[in-house]
Amino acid sequence: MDMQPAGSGPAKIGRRGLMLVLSSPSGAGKTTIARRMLQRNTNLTMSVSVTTRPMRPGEVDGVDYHFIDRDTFERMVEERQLLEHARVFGNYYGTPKGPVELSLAKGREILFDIDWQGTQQLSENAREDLVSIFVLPPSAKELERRLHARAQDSAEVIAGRMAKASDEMSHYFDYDYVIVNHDVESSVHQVQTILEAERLKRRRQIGLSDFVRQLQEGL
Ligand SMILES: Nc1ncnc2c1ncn2[C@@H]1O[C@H](COP(=O)(O)OP(=O)(O)OP(=O)(O)O)[C@@H](O)[C@H]1O
Ligand SMILES: Nc1nc2c(ncn2[C@@H]2O[C@H](COP(=O)(O)O)[C@@H](O)[C@H]2O)c(=O)[nH]1
Repeated sequence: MDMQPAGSGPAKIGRRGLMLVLSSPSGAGKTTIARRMLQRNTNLTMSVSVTTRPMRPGEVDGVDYHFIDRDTFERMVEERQLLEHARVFGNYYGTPKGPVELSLAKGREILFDIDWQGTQQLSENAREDLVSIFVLPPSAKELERRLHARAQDSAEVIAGRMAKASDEMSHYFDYDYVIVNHDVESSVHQVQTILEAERLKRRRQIGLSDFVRQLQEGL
């Protein structure tokens, strides 16, 4: 982070990177919100997970996920290449450690679309850097409508995800923030507001004490 040596000009305030997590029952809209946040925030990078689930129509390997087989997943777990991992809806998912560490070291902000199990694991290892948001659907009926409207999963997969929605939602309690995704525009605005407030947390502002000292010296 840019910091000026004493006496060489006004002290600058830098920012420590953070990890912004979105979780929700499947279909509530976190991927949609995440994409919009990435368009609005050039300092925000998406963490691309690995998964053993089959690719959906329109998904791109390396962009939406790194699609891998079970053996590769097991090897990554064994070699501790994953920051967190979980079995979700019968498939395996995990967050590659390398890109996250690289982004954080550069002071970037990282966006995660992961479930409550992954959030719990991240929070055990990086609580200070973590900001977690749980996204609720406006109603059960609307959740089911959205899963069908996405038109990317079979009726069986959708039924399985609806069956797990209640259990998933019970984890809202462990999150820093909860939003109800009525319409995308307002939800993106709410997530943006959270991000901007979290950036101003005292512990995330690097060089603040030098800045205040200079202010005091000028009095
Ligand atoms: N506020 C909203 N109003 C109406 N439709 C929405 C809204 N938010 C998202 N959708 C739609 O709902 C569907 C599911 O959204 P999305 O894929 O973002 O959910 P998700 O929470 O990421 O699901 P998953 O956990 O399965 O990845 C998509 O078709 C998306 O366009
Ligand atoms: N714990 C983790 N959960 C993850 C990760 N990547 C995605 N997910 C969650 O899985 C479900 C299903 O996602 P889908 O793309 O198959 O619909 C959803 O809740 C995601 O948030 C991960 O790396 N770790």
